[in-house]
Amino acid sequence: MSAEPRTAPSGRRRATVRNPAVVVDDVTVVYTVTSTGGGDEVPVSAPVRLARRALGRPPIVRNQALTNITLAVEEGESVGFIGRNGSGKSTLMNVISGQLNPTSGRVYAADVPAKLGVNVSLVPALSGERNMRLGCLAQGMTPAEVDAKMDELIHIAALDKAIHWPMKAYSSGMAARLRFAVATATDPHILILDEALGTGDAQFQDRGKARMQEIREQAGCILFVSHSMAEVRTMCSRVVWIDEGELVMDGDPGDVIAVYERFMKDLAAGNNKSALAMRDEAREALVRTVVADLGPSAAQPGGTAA
Ligand SMILES: Nc1ncnc2c1ncn2[C@@H]1O[C@H](COP(=O)(O)OP(=O)(O)OP(=O)(O)O)[C@@H](O)[C@H]1O
Repeated sequence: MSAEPRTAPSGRRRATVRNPAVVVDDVTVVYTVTSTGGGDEVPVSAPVRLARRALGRPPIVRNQALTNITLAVEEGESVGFIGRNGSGKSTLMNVISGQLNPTSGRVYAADVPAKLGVNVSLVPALSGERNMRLGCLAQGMTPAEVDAKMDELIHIAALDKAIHWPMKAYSSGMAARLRFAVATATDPHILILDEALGTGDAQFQDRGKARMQEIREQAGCILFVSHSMAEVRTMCSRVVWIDEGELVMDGDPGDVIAVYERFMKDLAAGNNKSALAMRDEAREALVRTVVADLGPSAAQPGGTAA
Protein backbone atom coordinates (compact mmCIF):
# COMPACT_ATOMS: atom_id res chain seq x y z
CA MET A 1 0.00 0.00 0.00
CA SER A 2 1.23 3.50 -0.68
CA ALA A 3 0.07 7.10 -0.65
CA GLU A 4 0.60 7.92 -4.29
CA PRO A 5 -2.12 9.33 -6.49
CA ARG A 6 -4.41 12.21 -5.72
CA THR A 7 -6.74 11.35 -8.58
CA ALA A 8 -8.15 8.06 -9.77
CA PRO A 9 -11.08 6.61 -11.65
CA SER A 10 -13.99 6.56 -9.29
CA GLY A 11 -17.13 4.44 -9.07
CA ARG A 12 -19.02 7.55 -7.94
CA ARG A 13 -21.07 9.96 -9.94
CA ARG A 14 -18.33 12.60 -9.81
CA ALA A 15 -15.38 12.37 -12.17
CA THR A 16 -12.97 14.34 -9.99
CA VAL A 17 -11.94 13.23 -6.54
CA ARG A 18 -10.54 16.16 -4.62
CA ASN A 19 -9.01 14.75 -1.45
CA PRO A 20 -9.00 10.97 -1.65
CA ALA A 21 -8.15 9.15 1.56
CA VAL A 22 -8.49 5.69 -0.01
CA VAL A 23 -8.38 4.65 -3.65
CA VAL A 24 -9.25 1.09 -4.62
CA ASP A 25 -7.97 0.54 -8.13
CA ASP A 26 -9.35 -2.41 -10.11
CA VAL A 27 -9.12 -4.89 -7.24
CA THR A 28 -9.90 -8.55 -7.81
CA VAL A 29 -9.62 -11.22 -5.13
CA VAL A 30 -9.70 -14.92 -5.88
CA TYR A 31 -9.53 -17.32 -2.96
CA THR A 32 -8.65 -20.96 -3.40
CA VAL A 33 -10.52 -23.47 -1.33
CA THR A 34 -10.89 -27.26 -1.21
CA SER A 35 -14.29 -28.42 -2.42
CA THR A 36 -15.97 -31.81 -2.38
CA GLY A 37 -18.71 -30.49 -4.65
CA GLY A 38 -16.81 -29.51 -7.80
CA GLY A 39 -16.37 -25.99 -9.14
CA ASP A 40 -13.80 -23.97 -11.02
CA GLU A 41 -10.85 -26.29 -10.34
CA VAL A 42 -7.35 -24.88 -9.98
CA PRO A 43 -5.15 -26.64 -12.55
CA VAL A 44 -2.44 -28.75 -10.94
CA SER A 45 0.12 -31.05 -12.49
CA ALA A 46 -0.95 -34.64 -13.13
CA PRO A 47 1.27 -36.12 -10.35
CA VAL A 48 -0.12 -33.66 -7.80
CA ARG A 49 -3.68 -34.45 -8.89
CA LEU A 50 -3.03 -38.19 -8.61
CA ALA A 51 -1.34 -37.79 -5.23
CA ARG A 52 -4.24 -35.71 -3.88
CA ARG A 53 -6.72 -38.29 -5.15
CA ALA A 54 -4.73 -41.16 -3.60
CA LEU A 55 -4.71 -39.33 -0.26
CA GLY A 56 -8.45 -38.68 -0.51
CA ARG A 57 -7.96 -34.90 -0.65
CA PRO A 58 -10.72 -32.93 -2.38
CA PRO A 59 -9.84 -30.80 -5.41
CA ILE A 60 -8.91 -27.13 -5.00
CA VAL A 61 -11.32 -24.68 -6.61
CA ARG A 62 -11.29 -20.93 -7.22
CA ASN A 63 -13.70 -18.67 -5.39
CA GLN A 64 -13.75 -15.18 -6.86
CA ALA A 65 -14.74 -12.87 -3.99
CA LEU A 66 -14.17 -9.49 -5.68
CA THR A 67 -14.13 -8.53 -9.37
CA ASN A 68 -12.55 -5.32 -10.66
CA ILE A 69 -13.58 -3.08 -7.77
CA THR A 70 -12.69 0.57 -8.33
CA LEU A 71 -13.74 3.35 -5.99
CA ALA A 72 -12.36 6.31 -4.12
CA VAL A 73 -13.25 7.54 -0.65
CA GLU A 74 -12.67 11.17 0.17
CA GLU A 75 -11.63 12.80 3.41
CA GLY A 76 -14.63 13.51 5.62
CA GLU A 77 -16.80 10.79 4.08
CA SER A 78 -18.48 7.99 5.96
CA VAL A 79 -19.17 5.24 3.45
CA GLY A 80 -21.46 2.34 4.25
CA PHE A 81 -20.87 -0.99 2.52
CA ILE A 82 -23.96 -3.16 2.20
CA GLY A 83 -24.71 -6.46 0.54
CA ARG A 84 -25.86 -10.02 1.07
CA ASN A 85 -23.86 -12.53 3.10
CA GLY A 86 -20.77 -13.54 1.16
CA SER A 87 -20.97 -10.61 -1.26
CA GLY A 88 -17.37 -9.52 -0.57
CA LYS A 89 -17.64 -6.64 1.93
CA SER A 90 -15.22 -8.04 4.53
CA THR A 91 -12.82 -9.17 1.83
CA LEU A 92 -12.74 -5.59 0.51
CA MET A 93 -12.16 -4.21 4.03
CA ASN A 94 -9.33 -6.72 4.52
CA VAL A 95 -7.71 -5.60 1.28
CA ILE A 96 -8.06 -1.91 2.21
CA SER A 97 -6.63 -2.50 5.70
CA GLY A 98 -3.67 -4.36 4.21
CA GLN A 99 -4.54 -7.68 5.86
CA LEU A 100 -5.09 -9.36 2.51
CA ASN A 101 -3.20 -8.93 -0.75
CA PRO A 102 -5.51 -8.67 -3.76
CA THR A 103 -5.04 -11.14 -6.59
CA SER A 104 -4.78 -8.12 -8.88
CA GLY A 105 -5.23 -4.38 -8.57
CA ARG A 106 -3.96 -1.99 -5.92
CA VAL A 107 -5.09 0.07 -2.95
CA TYR A 108 -3.68 3.52 -2.28
CA ALA A 109 -4.21 5.05 1.15
CA ALA A 110 -3.27 8.46 2.52
CA ASP A 111 -2.51 6.87 5.90
CA VAL A 112 -2.39 3.44 7.54
CA PRO A 113 -6.03 2.38 7.96
CA ALA A 114 -7.15 1.49 11.49
CA LYS A 115 -9.38 -1.56 11.45
CA LEU A 116 -11.32 -2.34 14.56
CA GLY A 117 -9.92 -5.33 16.41
CA VAL A 118 -6.88 -5.70 14.20
CA ASN A 119 -4.34 -3.12 15.28
CA VAL A 120 -4.16 -4.34 18.88
CA SER A 121 -4.63 -7.66 20.59
CA LEU A 122 -6.28 -7.47 23.98
CA VAL A 123 -5.33 -9.59 27.00
CA PRO A 124 -8.28 -11.42 28.61
CA ALA A 125 -6.72 -11.58 32.10
CA LEU A 126 -6.19 -7.82 32.31
CA SER A 127 -8.81 -5.23 33.16
CA GLY A 128 -10.53 -3.20 30.48
CA GLU A 129 -8.70 -0.13 31.67
CA ARG A 130 -5.28 -1.86 31.45
CA ASN A 131 -6.15 -3.19 28.01
CA MET A 132 -7.14 0.28 26.91
CA ARG A 133 -3.76 1.64 27.98
CA LEU A 134 -1.85 -1.20 26.35
CA GLY A 135 -3.91 -0.88 23.18
CA CYS A 136 -3.09 2.82 22.94
CA LEU A 137 0.63 2.22 23.57
CA ALA A 138 0.61 -0.56 20.94
CA GLN A 139 -0.68 1.98 18.44
CA GLY A 140 2.29 4.24 19.08
CA MET A 141 0.86 6.71 21.61
CA THR A 142 3.19 7.92 24.37
CA PRO A 143 2.31 7.26 28.04
CA ALA A 144 1.55 10.99 28.47
CA GLU A 145 -0.78 10.94 25.43
CA VAL A 146 -2.51 7.87 26.83
CA ASP A 147 -3.00 9.55 30.23
CA ALA A 148 -4.50 12.60 28.54
CA LYS A 149 -6.90 10.44 26.49
CA MET A 150 -8.05 7.88 29.06
CA ASP A 151 -11.06 9.77 30.46
CA GLU A 152 -12.42 10.34 26.96
CA LEU A 153 -11.90 6.69 25.97
CA ILE A 154 -13.56 5.41 29.14
CA HIS A 155 -16.51 7.69 28.36
CA ILE A 156 -16.75 6.40 24.76
CA ALA A 157 -16.62 2.75 25.88
CA ALA A 158 -19.37 3.49 28.47
CA LEU A 159 -18.53 0.37 30.48
CA ASP A 160 -19.08 1.94 33.93
CA LYS A 161 -17.61 -0.23 36.68
CA ALA A 162 -16.84 -3.07 34.25
CA ILE A 163 -13.91 -1.04 32.97
CA HIS A 164 -12.06 -2.41 36.05
CA TRP A 165 -13.04 -6.04 35.46
CA PRO A 166 -10.84 -8.52 33.58
CA MET A 167 -11.81 -8.64 29.94
CA LYS A 168 -12.50 -12.38 30.14
CA ALA A 169 -15.61 -11.38 32.12
CA TYR A 170 -16.90 -9.19 29.26
CA SER A 171 -19.77 -10.02 26.96
CA SER A 172 -19.08 -9.73 23.21
CA GLY A 173 -20.86 -6.36 23.13
CA MET A 174 -18.77 -5.06 26.04
CA ALA A 175 -15.55 -6.18 24.37
CA ALA A 176 -16.69 -4.49 21.15
CA ARG A 177 -17.16 -1.19 23.03
CA LEU A 178 -13.64 -1.38 24.39
CA ARG A 179 -12.12 -2.26 21.01
CA PHE A 180 -14.01 0.60 19.38
CA ALA A 181 -12.69 3.10 21.95
CA VAL A 182 -9.11 1.84 21.45
CA ALA A 183 -9.40 1.88 17.64
CA THR A 184 -10.47 5.53 17.67
CA ALA A 185 -7.86 6.63 20.26
CA THR A 186 -5.33 7.83 17.74
CA ASP A 187 -7.91 9.91 15.80
CA PRO A 188 -7.34 7.70 12.75
CA HIS A 189 -7.43 9.24 9.32
CA ILE A 190 -9.02 6.07 7.92
CA LEU A 191 -11.20 3.97 10.22
CA ILE A 192 -12.64 0.64 9.10
CA LEU A 193 -15.58 -0.71 11.07
CA ASP A 194 -16.76 -4.15 10.02
CA GLU A 195 -20.03 -4.83 11.88
CA ALA A 196 -18.73 -2.93 14.87
CA LEU A 197 -21.52 -0.95 16.44
CA GLY A 198 -24.27 -3.48 15.80
CA THR A 199 -23.25 -5.46 18.88
CA GLY A 200 -23.70 -2.49 21.18
CA ASP A 201 -26.79 -1.12 22.90
CA ALA A 202 -28.39 2.26 22.23
CA GLN A 203 -26.13 4.21 24.63
CA PHE A 204 -22.97 2.85 23.02
CA GLN A 205 -24.34 3.42 19.54
CA ASP A 206 -24.95 7.08 20.37
CA ARG A 207 -21.43 7.55 21.70
CA GLY A 208 -19.99 5.61 18.81
CA LYS A 209 -21.83 7.79 16.32
CA ALA A 210 -20.66 10.96 18.07
CA ARG A 211 -17.06 9.72 17.98
CA MET A 212 -17.34 8.84 14.28
CA GLN A 213 -18.69 12.31 13.58
CA GLU A 214 -15.66 13.84 15.33
CA ILE A 215 -13.30 11.74 13.21
CA ARG A 216 -15.02 12.91 10.04
CA GLU A 217 -14.83 16.53 11.13
CA GLN A 218 -11.06 16.11 11.51
CA ALA A 219 -10.92 15.13 7.81
CA GLY A 220 -10.92 11.43 8.61
CA CYS A 221 -13.00 8.92 6.68
CA ILE A 222 -14.93 5.93 7.86
CA LEU A 223 -15.63 2.71 5.99
CA PHE A 224 -18.52 1.04 7.62
CA VAL A 225 -19.85 -2.48 6.95
CA SER A 226 -23.29 -3.26 8.30
CA HIS A 227 -26.41 -5.31 7.72
CA SER A 228 -28.47 -2.77 9.65
CA MET A 229 -29.97 -0.35 7.14
CA ALA A 230 -31.13 1.91 10.00
CA GLU A 231 -27.53 2.17 11.21
CA VAL A 232 -26.19 2.81 7.71
CA ARG A 233 -28.84 5.47 7.06
CA THR A 234 -27.90 7.46 10.16
CA MET A 235 -24.14 6.88 10.02
CA CYS A 236 -23.22 7.24 6.37
CA SER A 237 -22.99 10.06 3.85
CA ARG A 238 -22.68 7.57 0.99
CA VAL A 239 -23.50 3.92 0.45
CA VAL A 240 -21.85 1.28 -1.75
CA TRP A 241 -23.80 -1.90 -2.55
CA ILE A 242 -21.74 -4.95 -3.45
CA ASP A 243 -23.22 -8.17 -4.81
CA GLU A 244 -21.35 -11.30 -5.84
CA GLY A 245 -18.10 -9.38 -5.60
CA GLU A 246 -19.11 -6.54 -7.92
CA LEU A 247 -20.15 -2.93 -7.34
CA VAL A 248 -23.87 -2.53 -7.97
CA MET A 249 -24.66 0.96 -6.72
CA ASP A 250 -22.68 3.83 -5.21
CA GLY A 251 -24.33 7.02 -4.09
CA ASP A 252 -26.85 8.66 -1.81
CA PRO A 253 -27.79 6.39 1.15
CA GLY A 254 -31.55 6.85 0.59
CA ASP A 255 -31.34 5.91 -3.10
CA VAL A 256 -29.04 2.91 -2.69
CA ILE A 257 -30.80 1.48 0.37
CA ALA A 258 -34.23 1.80 -1.28
CA VAL A 259 -33.16 -0.34 -4.25
CA TYR A 260 -31.23 -2.79 -2.07
CA GLU A 261 -34.22 -3.30 0.21
CA ARG A 262 -36.47 -3.96 -2.79
CA PHE A 263 -33.88 -6.45 -4.06
CA MET A 264 -33.74 -8.27 -0.71
CA LYS A 265 -37.53 -8.27 -0.41
CA ASP A 266 -37.87 -9.80 -3.87
CA LEU A 267 -35.30 -12.47 -3.04
CA ALA A 268 -37.05 -13.27 0.25
CA ALA A 269 -40.34 -13.62 -1.65
CA GLY A 270 -38.70 -16.00 -4.13
CA ASN A 271 -38.86 -13.49 -6.99
CA ASN A 272 -35.24 -14.16 -7.90
CA LYS A 273 -35.63 -13.25 -11.55
CA SER A 274 -36.98 -9.76 -10.92
CA ALA A 275 -34.47 -9.23 -8.07
CA LEU A 276 -31.52 -10.09 -10.28
CA ALA A 277 -32.90 -8.01 -13.16
CA MET A 278 -33.16 -5.01 -10.79
CA ARG A 279 -29.60 -5.58 -9.60
CA ASP A 280 -28.24 -5.93 -13.12
CA GLU A 281 -30.02 -2.78 -14.22
CA ALA A 282 -28.53 -0.85 -11.28
CA ARG A 283 -25.06 -2.20 -12.06
CA GLU A 284 -25.32 -1.29 -15.72
CA ALA A 285 -26.44 2.24 -14.77
CA LEU A 286 -23.34 2.56 -12.56
CA VAL A 287 -21.06 1.39 -15.37
CA ARG A 288 -22.70 3.90 -17.76
CA THR A 289 -22.13 6.70 -15.23
CA VAL A 290 -18.49 5.78 -14.73
CA VAL A 291 -17.91 5.61 -18.47
CA ALA A 292 -19.57 9.01 -18.90
CA ASP A 293 -17.42 10.44 -16.07
CA LEU A 294 -14.24 9.15 -17.61
CA GLY A 295 -14.99 10.79 -20.94
CA PRO A 296 -15.10 9.64 -24.57
CA SER A 297 -11.85 7.63 -24.50
CA ALA A 298 -13.35 5.20 -21.96
CA ALA A 299 -16.21 4.38 -24.31
CA GLN A 300 -13.80 3.28 -27.03
CA PRO A 301 -12.53 -0.28 -27.22
CA GLY A 302 -9.40 -0.40 -25.07
CA GLY A 303 -10.66 2.50 -22.91
CA THR A 304 -10.10 2.51 -19.17
CA ALA A 305 -13.56 1.66 -17.85
CA ALA A 306 -14.49 -1.94 -17.21
N1 LIG B 1 -10.45 -17.26 3.78
C1 LIG B 1 -11.29 -17.53 2.79
N2 LIG B 1 -11.06 -18.56 1.95
C2 LIG B 1 -11.88 -18.84 0.93
N3 LIG B 1 -12.96 -18.12 0.63
C3 LIG B 1 -13.25 -17.07 1.42
C4 LIG B 1 -12.43 -16.72 2.54
N4 LIG B 1 -12.97 -15.62 3.13
C5 LIG B 1 -14.06 -15.31 2.42
N5 LIG B 1 -14.24 -16.17 1.40
C6 LIG B 1 -15.29 -16.15 0.39
O1 LIG B 1 -15.30 -14.85 -0.20
C7 LIG B 1 -16.63 -14.47 -0.50
C8 LIG B 1 -16.90 -13.11 0.15
O2 LIG B 1 -16.85 -13.28 1.54
P1 LIG B 1 -16.88 -12.02 2.54
O3 LIG B 1 -16.63 -12.52 3.92
O4 LIG B 1 -15.98 -10.98 2.01
O5 LIG B 1 -18.38 -11.56 2.38
P2 LIG B 1 -19.24 -10.51 3.25
O6 LIG B 1 -19.97 -9.68 2.27
O7 LIG B 1 -18.36 -9.80 4.23
O8 LIG B 1 -20.24 -11.49 3.99
P3 LIG B 1 -21.04 -11.34 5.39
O9 LIG B 1 -22.06 -10.27 5.20
O10 LIG B 1 -21.64 -12.70 5.53
O11 LIG B 1 -20.04 -11.03 6.46
C9 LIG B 1 -17.53 -15.60 -0.02
O12 LIG B 1 -17.82 -16.43 -1.13
C10 LIG B 1 -16.67 -16.36 0.97
O13 LIG B 1 -16.99 -17.73 0.97
